[in-house]
Amino acid sequence: MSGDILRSFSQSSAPGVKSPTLEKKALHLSHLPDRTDVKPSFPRTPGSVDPNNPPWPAFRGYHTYSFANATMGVRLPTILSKAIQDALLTVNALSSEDLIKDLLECVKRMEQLKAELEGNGMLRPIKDDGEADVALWNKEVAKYFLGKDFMNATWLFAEAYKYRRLRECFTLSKHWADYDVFFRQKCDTFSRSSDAVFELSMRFAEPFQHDLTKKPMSQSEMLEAEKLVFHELTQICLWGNSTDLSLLINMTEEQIKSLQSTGGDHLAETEKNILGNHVEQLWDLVKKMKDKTRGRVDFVLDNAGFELYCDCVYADFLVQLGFASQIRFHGKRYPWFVSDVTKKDWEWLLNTMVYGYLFPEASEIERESLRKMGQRWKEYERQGIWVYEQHPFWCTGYTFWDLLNEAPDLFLHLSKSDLVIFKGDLNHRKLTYDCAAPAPTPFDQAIGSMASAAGAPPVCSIRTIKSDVVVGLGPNGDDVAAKLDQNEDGWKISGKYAVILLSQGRPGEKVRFT
Ligand SMILES: O=P(O)(O)OC[C@H]1O[C@](O)(CO)[C@@H](O)[C@@H]1O
Repeated sequence: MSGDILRSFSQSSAPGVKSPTLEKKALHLSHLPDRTDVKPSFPRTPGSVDPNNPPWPAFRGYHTYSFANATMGVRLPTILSKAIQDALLTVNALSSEDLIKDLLECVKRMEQLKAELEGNGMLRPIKDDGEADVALWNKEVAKYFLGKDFMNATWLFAEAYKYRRLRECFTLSKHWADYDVFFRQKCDTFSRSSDAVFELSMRFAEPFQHDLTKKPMSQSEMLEAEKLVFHELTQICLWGNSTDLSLLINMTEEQIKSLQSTGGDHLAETEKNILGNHVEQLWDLVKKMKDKTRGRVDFVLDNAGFELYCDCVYADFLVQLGFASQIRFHGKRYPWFVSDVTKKDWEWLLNTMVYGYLFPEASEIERESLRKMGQRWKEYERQGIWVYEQHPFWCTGYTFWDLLNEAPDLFLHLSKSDLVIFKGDLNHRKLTYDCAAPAPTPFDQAIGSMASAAGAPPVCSIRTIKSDVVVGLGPNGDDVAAKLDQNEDGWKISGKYAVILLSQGRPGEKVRFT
């Protein structure tokens, strides 16, 4: 458009209306803002949100000094080096030439992936390794991340993509498709958690019952007692999330023990670190479930080993006290973010509790308590009270804002739940689109369609804070975050702080697909 035309536009006015000022202010092209000054306003409108453009500014690896930068540049290559060491350890114990050569090819592919990460290579499509999720991954790469590299793609996508590429290193092999390079580490951390494991099993192996030696309780006293245990177990389930292998790789046994401490005093002490705490609303919801039908609770799991064990103690309580008649546990189809639960981890935990000899130092009473609890959990499984599932969507680069559209069957399935508990940091990142939303942003705004879509179930995020995104801190959230920024370096990645956030969703409404 020429300057003259612009001028004639700016000078036109409604017939009969004289505007003296307009004549003086002729509009020139040079008056238009520079393209680089046109900043998107946040949150983006729903129509302009996509995996490369979250509602608020994305975290990306090239942001120097950020956790995303440290993860992409240092942590992920270190994780890969450890994975390579693990595979080589396996090679050392093999005798068949065919198996050895095949596994060494996997190692070569891992080395190649590590070099790509360190050299900030481009994200390429996933190779056709016969897995059902190839199309979904490649659609996302093609639509949103074409020409992007590990550092300028969104951190969440690039990090998830790395785990799919790691998967590819093995699925392209003849014999090693199901090999889990993290399995040894996962088992090892559980076996080093003996204090906390037995503290819980000694307390909770016996079925819950009110103390019969004391005078009979009224209905409301009983409920009050249940509420106290509920609060305590919700916290145990929460702090179980602070032990995360991807971050704790170099921790000593003592440090792990102190993180896992589950004693009452410790819990009271740590409650003040829950920066957004909807546990009262959660209790109200769970209580209603008991009054109504004894509902269904879903756990979208995070870490194997000790955290999974804590989740199961919590789930056991919900079943025993009649809050839930069914618990569905959702795990990952393949090794994911180092310590996430796979089917093998799930089976390993239950079986090692019943049959294993992991804790040589434990007393017979302690071992028996663990066995007893494990047997009860396996019985739940046999009776279909506990169900383990692994939908492919959980191992994709999509956030849960896209769950409705990219995995409509899963959304429909979850919509039938009375409460979906998302455990851990990564699930929280995926719920909130992993972006720089302001700390006071209400949780149900931050999770988009997982709260606002018709049929969205009640969703609870139980998470220790281990990465940048922090929402749901209430109206003073900015002040809380600013104070912590000032006084406590690294408070967003230490796992010392936490949130328990609940969205009521729109349960009971008919799910609609666009
Ligand atoms: O096991 P969690 O709680 O999902 O934590 C996973 C960790 O890994 C990260 O994804 C970073 O690699 C962070 O989100 C978090 O610190």
